[in-house]
Amino acid sequence: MKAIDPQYTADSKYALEVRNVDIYYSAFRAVKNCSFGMERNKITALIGPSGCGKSTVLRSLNRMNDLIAGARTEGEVLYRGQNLYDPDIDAVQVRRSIGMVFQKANPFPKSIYDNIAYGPRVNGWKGSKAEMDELVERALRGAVLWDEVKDDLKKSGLAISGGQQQRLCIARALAVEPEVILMDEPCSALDPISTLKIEELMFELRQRYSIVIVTHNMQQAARASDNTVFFLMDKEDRAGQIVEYGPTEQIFQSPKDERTEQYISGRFG
Ligand SMILES: Nc1ncnc2c1ncn2[C@@H]1O[C@H](COP(=O)(O)OP(=O)(O)OP(=O)(O)O)[C@@H](O)[C@H]1O
Repeated sequence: MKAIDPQYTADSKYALEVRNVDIYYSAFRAVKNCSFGMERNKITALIGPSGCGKSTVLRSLNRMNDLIAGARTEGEVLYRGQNLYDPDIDAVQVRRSIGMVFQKANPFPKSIYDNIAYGPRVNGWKGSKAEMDELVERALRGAVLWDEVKDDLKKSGLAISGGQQQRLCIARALAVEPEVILMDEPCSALDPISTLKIEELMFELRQRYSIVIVTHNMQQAARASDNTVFFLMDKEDRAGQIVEYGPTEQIFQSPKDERTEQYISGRFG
């Protein structure tokens, strides 16, 4: 297995770049002709109506689709100068560098502390207990959860609020020190206050990580992303494709394609 080069110094402005990607579920082509770049230290939002392939594209960015029987990706996803789909790339290592947070918070049925420590331990953590304590604190601080749970680290990760659970999942993703964080509708199960907290957190995280988020929520995409990619399903073959992408402000204020304008003004989808 080829390791992703840790010494690679990127000259690309993109943390990840999708080139001519088609994604199939068995014989069905769910996404076609997809090409776009995700800028470093920016938040890229993937938007579009239900079924247009946003989650499928997101999962292709860290080879999560490999876990779905029958799923196949054609084309290139470039990360650190390498195509993640080259046959000799280790998908497990890819998922370590490109972490993921899901729609529904999914803490392990373990203590808050062990939720965070889990990833580093699985990766062969060799440090001391004090160093692990530091790592746990750093990850929880990174996810702006530390102050709320610092006296309850032994409490179950399932015994905190939904918004806190989602931040715990973000902290868990941070603990393995990824470079990119993928978020699949991370706020869809949260109340407006918890949603705002996650959005504020995304702005904080952007300083150190590159973020890609799938969202159904137009306001969220408009206020909480730097760049936006708009997908739509081709009526003929039902494959999702990109209609338009660019800086979020431009997509929302002066879209070039009429279909984008219709979608963001709520006229379909
Ligand atoms: N595991 C799967 N097996 C087969 N087909 C799938 C699978 N997951 C998604 N699809 C199909 O791929 C297409 C794109 O689905 P996807 O979930 O990526 O869209 P989406 O834009 O994220 O939708 P939503 O906003 O509803 O989550 C749809 O036609 C869907 O039915």
